[in-house]
Amino acid sequence: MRNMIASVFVLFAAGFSGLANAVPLQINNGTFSVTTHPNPEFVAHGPTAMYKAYLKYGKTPPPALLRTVTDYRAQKKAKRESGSVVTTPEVLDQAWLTPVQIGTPGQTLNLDFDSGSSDLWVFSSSTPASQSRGHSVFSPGKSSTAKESPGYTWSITYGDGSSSSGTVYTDVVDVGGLSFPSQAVETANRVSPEFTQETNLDGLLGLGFSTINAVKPTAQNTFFDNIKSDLNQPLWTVDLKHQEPGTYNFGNINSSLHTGEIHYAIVNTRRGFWTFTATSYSVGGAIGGSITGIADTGTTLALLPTAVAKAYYSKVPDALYDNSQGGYVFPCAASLPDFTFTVGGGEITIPGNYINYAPLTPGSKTCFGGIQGNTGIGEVIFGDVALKSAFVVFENSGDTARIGWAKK
Ligand SMILES: CSc1ccc(CNCCO)cc1
Repeated sequence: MRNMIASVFVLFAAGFSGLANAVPLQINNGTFSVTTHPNPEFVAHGPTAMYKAYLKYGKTPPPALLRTVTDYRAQKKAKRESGSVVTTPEVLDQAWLTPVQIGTPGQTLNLDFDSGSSDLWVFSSSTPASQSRGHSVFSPGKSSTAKESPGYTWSITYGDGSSSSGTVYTDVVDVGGLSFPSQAVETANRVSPEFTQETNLDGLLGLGFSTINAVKPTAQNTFFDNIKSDLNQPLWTVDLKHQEPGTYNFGNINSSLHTGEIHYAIVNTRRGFWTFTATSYSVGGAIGGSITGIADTGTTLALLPTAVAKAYYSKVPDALYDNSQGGYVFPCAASLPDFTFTVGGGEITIPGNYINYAPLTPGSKTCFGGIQGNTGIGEVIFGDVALKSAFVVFENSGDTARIGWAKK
């Protein structure tokens, strides 16, 4: 036995000195030596050492006060790993707005979370009153943690022609309890009339890829890119609902929000969007080919290839393309077929009634379609009409990005 060479794993229990070593060692003739090193991660903390001694030897449990100071340390170390926030639709599901706290003390603004762009910009104390009337604004002067980014500017024009521009601060941004201390907050010095008229919308929170952030001279990270490394999983999910509130989650998949399996497709991030391919679509049983487009929470309708829109409305009696309205219209009494697309091997169905988007004007008997052709848009866009038909996962692990779609 004595001459036996055995390798023994010797564990020095983590103790006062915080040393924790597990080292294989050789025993020759019953003697051995082992070197040990201080744990570089260890942060000395007397109360914690006392707390551990009570746990190890104490005849009585640790005093409550000692426990709180130790628990506090444990909490401080544990990162906030997921967050959830309710998002509320505007009239006709034109957009969904989500409360976000900015600055210290927190100033709450309702932002349009937009996976089709990558800037967090807000109405601000620098936006002329004629343009910000009716809006909540961010006032950096009232935030003790706001820091101006001198010389940084931004200017954006969106696909619908709306626009805004201004300067840049960094400040604390909190979404559903997830907080990033130095988020680029782009304050508007001007906004176009389309934004002024959306009086419940106080700005946008971009969830596209940071590569297309508009800040000059240096592009800034989106909120998601900033918090991603703190999250349980590098993803966010959206559950928009037809004419009722939904949720955005960051860092976890809440399985109660979907019924079917999540089917994933690879995302091509080259143009800064969540670009994916639906391998086929069907309308009233007729099967069509693949559709490549972007998943865009900031666009209301589904703007599909013109051939697909044409194929869809060929199944709607009395539907026609009305140049004066810029899209397909039909009698509001029409019962519209579902639109089904296959992504990642799973089928998602946009119910026909979601595609009966709205009367041309209140009370009109002619309605405008929730599916339209993308002529002149430049992108194929799976907007809110498509997204609210599913539970959608936007995952970016760093080297690959994926989008997952599930029934709900
Ligand atoms: C005027 S309300 C408005 C809301 C969002 C946007 C950006 N969405 C398009 C790109 O996703 C533009 C205008």
